Amino acid sequence: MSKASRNDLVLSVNAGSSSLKISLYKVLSPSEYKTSLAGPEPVELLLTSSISNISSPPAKFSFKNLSGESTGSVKGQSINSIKDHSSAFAHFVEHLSKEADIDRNRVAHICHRVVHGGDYHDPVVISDETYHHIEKLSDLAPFCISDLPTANSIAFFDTTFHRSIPSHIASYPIDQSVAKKRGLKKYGFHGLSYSFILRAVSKFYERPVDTLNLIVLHLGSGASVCAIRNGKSMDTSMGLTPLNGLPGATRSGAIDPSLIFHYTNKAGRISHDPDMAINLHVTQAEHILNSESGWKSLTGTTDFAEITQRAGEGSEVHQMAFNLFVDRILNYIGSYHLKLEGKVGAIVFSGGIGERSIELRKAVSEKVRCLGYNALDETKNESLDDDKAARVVGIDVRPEKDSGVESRILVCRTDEQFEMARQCALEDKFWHE
Ligand SMILES: Nc1ncnc2c1ncn2[C@@H]1O[C@H](COP(=O)(O)OP(=O)(O)O)[C@@H](O)[C@H]1O
Ligand SMILES: CC(=O)OP(=O)(O)O
Ligand SMILES: [Mg+2]
Repeated sequence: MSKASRNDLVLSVNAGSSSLKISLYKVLSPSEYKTSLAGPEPVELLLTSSISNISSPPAKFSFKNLSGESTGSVKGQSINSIKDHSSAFAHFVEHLSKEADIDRNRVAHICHRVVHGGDYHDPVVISDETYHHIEKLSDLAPFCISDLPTANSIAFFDTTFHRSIPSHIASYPIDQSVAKKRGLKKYGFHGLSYSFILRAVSKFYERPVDTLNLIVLHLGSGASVCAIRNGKSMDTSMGLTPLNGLPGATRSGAIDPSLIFHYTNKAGRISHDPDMAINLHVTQAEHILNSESGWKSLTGTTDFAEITQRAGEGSEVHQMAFNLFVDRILNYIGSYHLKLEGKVGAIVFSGGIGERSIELRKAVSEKVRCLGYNALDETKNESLDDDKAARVVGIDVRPEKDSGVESRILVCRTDEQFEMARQCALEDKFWHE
């Protein structure tokens, strides 16, 4: 298959616990783009769609067409027929043909964000042979394959970016024969996001990726931090599973592991987790700590914007949740700053909360000043929403003698779907059989 043929579209699918983000890209031929550091990218966004509230219906469907090929946009429409990820995907495909007038046969590849890659590193074409290895992790793939039968499904892993973590950091201090047999080590997650952010910051600084040391905060419903040294992940806050590290919408994050046995005496029992995107059978312990903790358990809402607003209105529980998040974030910034020997190009905020919470960026930025970071430029911090066009924005006050690349505070609008489409477009083996 050649990139110049009619099968020139790539669809990126990012299934979250209760959301589905889908973007459609046109793959450009090498003559249409340059691969220079600051050059244009090999894919062009045609449309995006997001379906949220899948586990608490009615689901909300949004669709935005950006291409000149046709027009159309739907904003947050409630759709009763969407009950799960597969019906959400089917709704999207229907929309693709009807409203956007795009022939589904033009889709050459569907890129799936698979959270846990296990021992896989490189993207894998999902076939009968590989499917059983990742079936637990991408329940949606079979539906995509049946809805778009002419397209290949390719799994991209969140864990890949972290394979550079040194073994003394990735290992747990437990019996190593058990650890090896069962693969018990730190894998780390949000890797597609970190890859995207690293490249975006490299463009912003006009410096090669391998010269950058960064502390990146991916703060969404699931939240993690990554220490990047010379363009490679050296540590990250999530571990064997996404449960470790920072709290999230419904995750506890790091706790004393013994806590769960004091919380319930049924910790080891199998629980059917209705909230998971994928119907995995997990223990009660995992269900409680992944799905019944975090912001939901502290405040009753998973919406961090609401938590911040209520904290501002004087609610103590909301203020406690906000302060707790800042505290846990500082745990990682402090230790990663030290691991990077104080040579940090930037702290980068990203993810739904990092990109949108003025208050959280302000609270964290004030605390890191003692490490040599500049003061926050309040106007820039508050006007970020108006600056949608920029991928990376500096929100700190620039010193007079500006070294340009040290200790800055940045915000990056991350894009995991784009990262997959880009990697797919650049991988020759997917285009030449
Ligand atoms: N204005 C805002 N202020 C603070 N947090 C926000 C705001 N808007 C959205 N969020 C948070 O962003 C989260 C979604 O982030 P996102 O990165 O899309 O998450 P995920 O991909 O993990 O589902 C929501 O759960 C919400 O708490
Ligand atoms: C790994 C993880 O938490 O993913 P997400 O933030 O998309 O839920
Ligand atoms: Mg996410």
